Amino acid sequence: MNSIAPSKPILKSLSYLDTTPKLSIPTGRKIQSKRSQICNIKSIYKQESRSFAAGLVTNRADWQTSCAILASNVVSQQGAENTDIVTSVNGAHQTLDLVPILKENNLPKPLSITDFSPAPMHGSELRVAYQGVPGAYSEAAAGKAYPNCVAIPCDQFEVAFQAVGHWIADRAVLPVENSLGGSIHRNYDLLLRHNLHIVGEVQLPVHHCLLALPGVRKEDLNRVISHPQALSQCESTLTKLGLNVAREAFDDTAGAAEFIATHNLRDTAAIASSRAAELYGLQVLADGIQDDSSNVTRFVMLAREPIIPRTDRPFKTSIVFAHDEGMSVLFKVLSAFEFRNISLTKIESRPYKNRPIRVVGDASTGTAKHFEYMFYIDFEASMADPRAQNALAEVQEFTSFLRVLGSYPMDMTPWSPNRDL
Ligand SMILES: O=C(O)C(=O)C[C@]1(C(=O)O)C=C[C@@H](O)C=C1
Repeated sequence: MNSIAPSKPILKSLSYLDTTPKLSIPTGRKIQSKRSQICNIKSIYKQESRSFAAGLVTNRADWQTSCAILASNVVSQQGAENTDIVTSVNGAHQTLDLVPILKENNLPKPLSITDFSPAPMHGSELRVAYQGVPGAYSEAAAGKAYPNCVAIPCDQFEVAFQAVGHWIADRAVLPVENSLGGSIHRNYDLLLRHNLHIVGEVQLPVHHCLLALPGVRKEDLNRVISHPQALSQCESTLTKLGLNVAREAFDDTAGAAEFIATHNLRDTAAIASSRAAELYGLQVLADGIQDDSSNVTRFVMLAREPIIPRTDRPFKTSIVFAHDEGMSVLFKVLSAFEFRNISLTKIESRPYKNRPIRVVGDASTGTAKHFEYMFYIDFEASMADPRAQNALAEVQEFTSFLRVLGSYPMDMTPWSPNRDL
C-alpha cells in the first residue's frame, strides 16, 4: 500500500471552515464535550497553525503538481487480498534509531475539505480514504482491505465519506465497532447521511503501545493523549502501570504521536501503534497495553456503487430502518429474521429526533418525516438469498423507512490475539 498526499501543508481541520453549512461538528470534539475531564490541547495549537496554514493554501495547480505517491510501504504488500498483513503493522519492535526531534518527513498530510474542488489525476491504483494520519490503525485497515491501494489520509470521518462521494477516492475504510470500546457512533450517523454503500468489512486486531520521546520515563509523564477509543481500550492497563495522569482526547492515535514529536512534549505519552513510533521517532515505553489481548476493531469498506450480492460465500447485510411509532416495531423486525433462522451480528440504535428524513412513497412524492430513533442491524445472509429478501419484504411492511446499506462478504480471516504481537 502506498500513501498519497500533497507535499505542502494543507488545512487540517474542518473547524477552520465553520461557515460551510454542510459540515457538522467534528467527531473528536463531540466526544470530548461528553467527556468533560478531557480537554483538547490540540485546539490551542490549531489556533497557531491556522495563521501558519493560511499563507500556504494550495490552489488547483499546486495540488495537482504536488500530489505525490509516496512509496511508504506502510504495510507489507505480500500476499493476496485475504492474507493478514496486519502482522507487519503491529509486529515485533525493532531497535529504533531514536532521534529526539521529528525527522523531516514526507508523510502524507490528511485530506481536508478544502481539497475537494480540484480532482487530482490518478493512475490505475485504487485510492482508499481513511481517517487519521499515517500510522493510524485505520491506515492499516485500509491496507488489509486493499493491499495494493494508495491510502489517502483524511482529517475527519466526514471528509473520508466526501472524498469518495466527490471521486477523490474510490473507497473509504472506516471503523464502526471495537470489541472493547463499542460502536463508533459517528460513522453510523454518517452512513445514513451519505449515499455510499458498504462493500466489505475488515477486522483488525489492535495492539496498542505507550509512546514517548526518547529518554522520557514513565515517571516524567503528566498526560496521556490518544483517540478516545484507544484511551478507553487501555484504561485499566494505564492505571495498573501507575499512570494516574490526565487523559486527553485526540483525533487519531498516530496524530497524537505526531503531535508529541512535533511539539517536543517530554511530559506526554501517546497510545498508538508501533508503526506510529517508527514514523514519528518515538520510543515504546510499554507494549500491548490494551485491556484485552483480543482487542479487535471492525471497519467497513465503502464505495459509490454497491456490489452484486452472491451466495457462494458467507455474506452479511447491513440495514437501517425507522418507524414513526417508536420502538414497538423492533420486536416485529427481529422476529422476521428469527422466523427465517437468520442470525443477527449487530444491533445499534441512534437518536434521530432533530433531523427530518425524506421518505418517498408509492407516488414518488417525498414527505419529510421525523423519527425518534434509527435502528441499524447487521445479519448473516446475502441479499441474493431468498430468506433475506423475504425478511426484508416483511420488515418494509412494518417500518416507515428502510435502507439497505450493503450486502457484502464477511471477513472470515482467522486471527489469534498473539499473532500480531
Ligand atoms: O486513531 C486511530 O488510529 C484510528 O484508526 C481510529 C480508531 C477508532 O476510531 O476506533 C481505530 C481503531 C482503534 O480502535 C482506535 C482508534
